[in-house]
Amino acid sequence: MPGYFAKNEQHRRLVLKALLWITLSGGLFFSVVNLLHDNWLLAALEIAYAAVSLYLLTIIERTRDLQLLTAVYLLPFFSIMMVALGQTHTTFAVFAWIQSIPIICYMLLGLRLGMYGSILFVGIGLFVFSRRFSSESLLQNVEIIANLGLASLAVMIFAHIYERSRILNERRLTEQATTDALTGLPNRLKLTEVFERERAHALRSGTPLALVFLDIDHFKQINDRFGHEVGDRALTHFATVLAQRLRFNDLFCRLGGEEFAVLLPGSTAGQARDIADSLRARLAAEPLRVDGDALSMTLSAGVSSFRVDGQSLDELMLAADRRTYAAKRAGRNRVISREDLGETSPAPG
Ligand SMILES: Nc1nc2c(ncn2[C@@H]2O[C@H](COP(=O)(O)OP(=O)(O)OP(=O)(O)O)[C@@H](O)[C@H]2O)c(=O)[nH]1
Repeated sequence: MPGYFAKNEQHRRLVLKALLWITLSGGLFFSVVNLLHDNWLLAALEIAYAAVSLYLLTIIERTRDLQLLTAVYLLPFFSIMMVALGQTHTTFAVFAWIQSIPIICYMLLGLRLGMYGSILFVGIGLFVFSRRFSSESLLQNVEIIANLGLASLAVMIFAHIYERSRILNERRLTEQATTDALTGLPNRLKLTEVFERERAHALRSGTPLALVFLDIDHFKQINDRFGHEVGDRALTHFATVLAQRLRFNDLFCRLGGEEFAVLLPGSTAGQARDIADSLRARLAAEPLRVDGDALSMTLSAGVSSFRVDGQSLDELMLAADRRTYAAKRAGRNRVISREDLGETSPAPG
């Protein structure tokens, strides 16, 4: 899930940075200890790994593929742990590092990869450990492995639960931040995000992309006449009626107040104009019921299209907003596009 990983990048970059500092200083310290024990293999591995950590610290801020960097880093990191565990000079205490594997895996690799990484390396760690530190008494061996195995399992379960609830909370917050609380429609922030994706697609595939700006006519009068609560109901009614007409791929959002927008991937300016006009007709045909009376609503809209009016969301919004204003001045309850104002298209290129 590259998109999901990108969202978590900053949080993971920080965790990886902390781990790099720990392995840099730990690597240097333990290489000296291992040299004093004449354990040249482990000392050489630790010095090499400290050097790798130092190098990664210099490139971590500018690396694009953090997930790849993390995987490339963790694989030898855990492998060195296993080698250390298997060495005759090392002590029982090395197992303490095995306990950190699930936390590191879940924090840096996410739920699925975190789980696979934890099971694999904790499993190997337990196996190497049981071969290395087995005693004469079978009961004692079983007791030690059961203790370490259960402790590792507990850390893994806690790390899994923690990462899962972190992901769910993050999704909930993202959802809240990109949704309009009154209508339940996506908001301007979501439009910016989706526009960037659709813009990239339109550039790659050469397909059209259009934007429609929608503004409810004389909305202030509804508030003034019926009160703010009916005004809110009118906004929700507007959102419901228009959403029914749109396709799954279209992004219908509330920009704020009584202003809305629809992003139409794959639609030309002409098609967007027809869609906007059918939205206008549908709204006019479906009044809001207020105490048994029908409250008619109309809208004014402006259409802009990618490439013709510009390449950025700001340029498309500006053009569509200008045409909506023209629709208001021309008497409201209408849709205005570039052609309606007699604006000429810019020369290609
Ligand atoms: N009930 C309600 N009113 C809102 C909300 N947000 C903005 N408004 C009101 O929307 C009204 C917008 O008024 P104007 O900008 O004058 O626009 P208008 O009355 O629709 O006039 P035209 O756009 O020129 O047709 C203001 O009275 C705002 O207070 C909201 O969330 N709920």
